[in-house]
Amino acid sequence: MTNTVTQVHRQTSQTHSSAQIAFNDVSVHYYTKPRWMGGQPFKALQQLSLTLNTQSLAIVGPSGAGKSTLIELLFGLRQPTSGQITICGYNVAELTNTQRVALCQHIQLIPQEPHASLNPYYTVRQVLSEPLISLGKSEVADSRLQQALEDVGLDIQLLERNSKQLSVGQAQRVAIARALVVDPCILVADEPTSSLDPVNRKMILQLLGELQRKRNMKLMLVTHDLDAAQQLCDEILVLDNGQKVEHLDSDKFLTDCHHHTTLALLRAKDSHQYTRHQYTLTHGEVTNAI
Ligand SMILES: Nc1ncnc2c1ncn2[C@@H]1O[C@H](COP(=O)(O)OP(=O)(O)OP(=O)(O)O)[C@@H](O)[C@H]1O
Repeated sequence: MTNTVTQVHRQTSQTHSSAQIAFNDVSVHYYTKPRWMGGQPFKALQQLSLTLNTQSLAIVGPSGAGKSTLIELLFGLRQPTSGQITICGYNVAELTNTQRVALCQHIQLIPQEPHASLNPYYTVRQVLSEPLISLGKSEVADSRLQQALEDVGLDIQLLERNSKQLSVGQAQRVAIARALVVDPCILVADEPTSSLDPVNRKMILQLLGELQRKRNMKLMLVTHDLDAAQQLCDEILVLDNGQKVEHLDSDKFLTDCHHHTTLALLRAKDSHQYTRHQYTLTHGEVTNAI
């Protein structure tokens, strides 16, 4: 790989609307036991191809579909068994550490469990400063931190609060502010409302939609929540058993979807009781074992 950090910056700093994620024929095989102990491979993702070309894409699927595996791949926490992942044209597997840090300026994660993702010994000021310091900024202007808090609807007095003293809703807003502070062009949200009560859930979804429009960011939303997917995203991709089973425009989703996984997700949407176990009972054994 000959690209320098400067080149990563140049390429990823074009316009926010040119930001792109592409999975090309990506498979991930897990081994529950080492191969020498007779461990058999399990296909968590199977030759998955997808692109984030529109402004927003939701990846939905039942438990065990491969959603977390997909996020781990995006952030370099796991390597694909085969296939290629590119972000803004750069092959994630080939980035040097320095290039990876530079790319973090452009793609940020909003986590599922806000409290688990915030250092409990840090104040909100430290939480928000950390990404900027990692990118080499020696001094972080107060105005930047205050702006990030205001953008997510929090009082700037929270800057001195310890992160473990935040409510779950406040902690999720701080996690969003931490993602925004580097002014990314792509946000990846991993079940961003799953730990929230209905009121906070509604407010956080509304906030994400507003921020995405205001900052012209692309959004990849990974979720069980079909309502959130339809509310926030232009396209919805349904994943099951590590495979893409349906990919539709959001506004045609209800009328055009036909795969049994999608229909099961729709049926379960109101009951919130959809589990892999129920799916297996309805549709037979899970079939990713190689
Ligand atoms: N480290 C691992 N070793 C073996 N199998 C794994 C490992 N991690 C995940 N898996 C399996 O891979 C499949 C996909 O898991 P993944 O966590 O990506 O699904 P998910 O869609 O995020 O599920 P959930 O919505 O329940 O979080 C599951 O069947 C899971 O049991």
